[in-house]
Amino acid sequence: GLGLTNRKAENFGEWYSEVVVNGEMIEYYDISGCYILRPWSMAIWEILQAFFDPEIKKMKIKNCYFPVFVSSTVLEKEKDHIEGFAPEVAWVTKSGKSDLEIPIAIRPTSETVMYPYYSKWIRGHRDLPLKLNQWCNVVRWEFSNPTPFIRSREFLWQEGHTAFATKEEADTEVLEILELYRRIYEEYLAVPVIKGKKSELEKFAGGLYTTSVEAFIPNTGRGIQGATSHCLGQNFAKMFEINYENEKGERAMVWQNSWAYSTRTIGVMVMVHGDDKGLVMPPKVSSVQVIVIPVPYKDADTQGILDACSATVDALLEVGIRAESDSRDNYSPGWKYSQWEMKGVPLRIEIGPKDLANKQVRAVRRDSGAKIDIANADLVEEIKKLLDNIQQNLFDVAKQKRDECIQVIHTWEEFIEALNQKKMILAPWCDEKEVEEDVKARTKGETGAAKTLCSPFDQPELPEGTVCFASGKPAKRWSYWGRSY
Ligand SMILES: O=C1CCCN[C@@H]1CCCn1cnc2cc(F)c(Cl)cc2c1=O
Ligand SMILES: [Mg+2]
Repeated sequence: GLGLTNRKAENFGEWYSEVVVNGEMIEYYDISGCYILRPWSMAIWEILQAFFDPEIKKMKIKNCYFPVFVSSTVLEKEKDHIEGFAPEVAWVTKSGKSDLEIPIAIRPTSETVMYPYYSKWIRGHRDLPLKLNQWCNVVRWEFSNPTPFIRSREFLWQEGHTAFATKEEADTEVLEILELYRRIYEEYLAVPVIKGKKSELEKFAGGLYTTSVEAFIPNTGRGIQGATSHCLGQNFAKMFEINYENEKGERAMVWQNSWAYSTRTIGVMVMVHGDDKGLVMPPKVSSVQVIVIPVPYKDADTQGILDACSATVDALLEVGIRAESDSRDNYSPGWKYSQWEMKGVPLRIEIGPKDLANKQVRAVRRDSGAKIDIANADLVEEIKKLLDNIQQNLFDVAKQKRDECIQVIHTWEEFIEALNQKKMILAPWCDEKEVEEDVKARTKGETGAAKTLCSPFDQPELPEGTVCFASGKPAKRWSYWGRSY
């Protein structure tokens, strides 16, 4: 029968796997760590892309497509760049029965694929800024527990790679892109995130600094990096000789950024909003926003009810609301209610004989379960309001839950206590790499070590004399800490 066998609050991991499958987002694949994205989740990816792509086009960023294959000579050009990542690189070693001369890697990210051509294309200052993006898949043969959307061996993302004449231009773009990532989470997925800077230990080692939007999963008490926007400085320009003749005729290296969000966004949304009846879809990203269900009664005017359903759907489609009717005659209304609740459709409309007679419909909210009778004449306006209200309510509830998980601490004892209470910890920190390494070592356990999530741009007051919770040295900034995905 329908319904989940796992409860979100009891066994989160199993609940999550069941919800993404029963909600028809994911089908498990016979290769571990790989998943099939079914239409219900692919539609979310397309809706997010339909927001993000025009926004980067406004920023004069152009889409392109580079090959998925990287020769080992190119990939291993910079030992330090891939050192540490080497175990997760997937290689093509044969074609048919014969071995390849040079092994070919499948891109885990595209710096080494793209930057030799940036070097070729950027000659003079008129070639700058060069701003390219690609929508593609990447492969990382991870071994830690694979999780649909959150950690898979292949995933979809966009990767932006930009080059500028000045650091100022790069710094500005890093934050413009980060704001788009915040909007993806907060305005579309209804998930609150924190903007901040990664620590020296957690940043992209090949870059100058890393900014990110950080989400939090209350049920597991783990932070999760939602998306990332790096300033690479001139490190890759040096590595790949991406330089140009500036306006004074001098040789100068470019300043670069790279930034990405991936299908991980979908998993975060499921984890935050899902409940024990299944998915809960924010209206903005749901491919079906309103499902209309006929509730025939014995010999009552069944055709009249079906006509009212299709008229209701047409009226909603007319104003751009994504509505469908479920007039399958082999399922009962009750069965349909739980199926569409499992898929998380934000609003259900029921039309039975009484509704028909009263020229009204009955709307039921997926987030609160509230039932609302709406006169046909008010249908479009009321449904629009309800969808906006559901979108806002999902965000408000998620933000309130996330804020309840935030714990401000000042001492090591308070830190450990908060960590054991699955909190997102805000602590004064000396910002020294060795101290972060020490905290990781001291908190290592089966549920994973604590690490910095980010240092929020929005810094609380740091009174003179405040000391670091871990080292006792003078605190330099507030940082969020926690276990993470
Ligand atoms: O996060 C982004 C935004 C989009 C472009 N890339 C950067 C950095 C990616 C880091 N990273 C992440 N994972 C990697 C895995 C690998 F196997 C290898 Cl060889 C390299 C990397 C690697 O450099
Ligand atoms: Mg990784």
